[in-house]
Amino acid sequence: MIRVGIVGSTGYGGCELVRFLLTHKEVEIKWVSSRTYTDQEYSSVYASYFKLLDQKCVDENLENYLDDVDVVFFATPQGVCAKMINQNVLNKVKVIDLSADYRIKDVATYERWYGMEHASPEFIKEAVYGLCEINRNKIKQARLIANPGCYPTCSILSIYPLAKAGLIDMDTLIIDAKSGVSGAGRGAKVANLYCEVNESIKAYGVTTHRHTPEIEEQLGYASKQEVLLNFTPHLIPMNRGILVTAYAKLKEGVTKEEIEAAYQCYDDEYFVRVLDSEKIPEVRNVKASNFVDINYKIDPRTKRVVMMGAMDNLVKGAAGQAIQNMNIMFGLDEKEGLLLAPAVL
Ligand SMILES: NC(=O)C1=CN([C@@H]2O[C@H](COP(=O)(O)OP(=O)(O)OC[C@H]3O[C@@H](n4cnc5c(N)ncnc54)[C@H](OP(=O)(O)O)[C@@H]3O)[C@@H](O)[C@H]2O)C=CC1
Ligand SMILES: CC(=O)N[C@@H](CCC(=O)OP(=O)(O)O)C(=O)O
Repeated sequence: MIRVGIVGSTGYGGCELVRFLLTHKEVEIKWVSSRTYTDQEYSSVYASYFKLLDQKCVDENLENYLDDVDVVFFATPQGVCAKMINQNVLNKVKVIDLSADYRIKDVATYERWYGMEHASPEFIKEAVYGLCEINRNKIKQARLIANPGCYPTCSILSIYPLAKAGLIDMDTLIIDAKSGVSGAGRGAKVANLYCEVNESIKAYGVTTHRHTPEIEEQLGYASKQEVLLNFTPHLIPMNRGILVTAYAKLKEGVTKEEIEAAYQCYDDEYFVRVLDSEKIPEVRNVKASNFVDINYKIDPRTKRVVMMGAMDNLVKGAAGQAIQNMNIMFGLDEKEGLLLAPAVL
């Protein structure tokens, strides 16, 4: 059995880790930690877990609990994992960080976009960006995983086949993305109150959202600073789900067959579902599951391609992908613990 500990277990990402890990045949949840609910039963925080996970939350003194586990998930805000890990931690356990602390290779870029000093930049180089479908081989060897952001996961998986095959002009790429409110976490914020988000839709982080450099880095923009991405997220009144609609100009002479062939890179990927021709990705079809639904449409009038993706921000966008990473790291079936079907309602 793989022994698991979860730091930040009482947030939405942590709670989703618990939900999936409880069904995982090879995992034992050894401890869940919390600053706020130390010594309180997990099911007193989330009543849904009554009779499912009745253990008490431990405090956040990680070093006291390292010997009990093989892997630690950090479902904590930006900066926490970077402060809590050190060489001793990494020598003892594998670490999967759901935050952005190790996603961006250039520390100055991280510090600029996140507005904080990085507490352990010495580990950035060895961290593997845990986008399973693309970095599987590196993930197998890793002891520190930077689990990708929710918008980046959906955006990159939707666009990557065409970017990698060089079929689109990257300087024309525009990503329009939408997220449910759980993307902002469980912490109380006025902007996320029911009356602030219900019956409304708004863009936010326009031209400044911190997922922009992450997507740029993974889509290969980093080396050509003159070509940059426009990424605009929107907050929409639903609990969970991400929808990405991305637009780019096709390179001269690119054919429909070349585009089709590029998306075949996902043929053997269980969790990436490239839909049949006219079907449009929809968030409810992936709700609470680890699937990403993807499709594209060529506009012969504008010679642009529209790339579409739908995903659950808390699952493939966070906890599900983190468990998929764990499965790869420990040589398990990648699907283990992740086979919950989408919730239809
Ligand atoms: N929500 C989403 O859709 C996604 C989230 N992420 C990332 O995953 C991480 C967790 O997100 P999410 O679960 O939504 O966030 P939440 O705010 O819901 O939960 C974070 C939890 O971390 C704990 N925590 C807060 N501050 C600290 C601290 N200083 N030290 C230790 N623990 C702390 C809190 O629990 P307690 O007080 O009990 O300790 C809190 O419940 C974040 O980095 C987020 O950016 C990534 C992709 C998608
Ligand atoms: C709706 C909402 O607020 N979403 C969050 C994204 C959450 C997320 O993916 O967090 P990471 O930064 O760890 O990737 C946001 O825009 O900041």
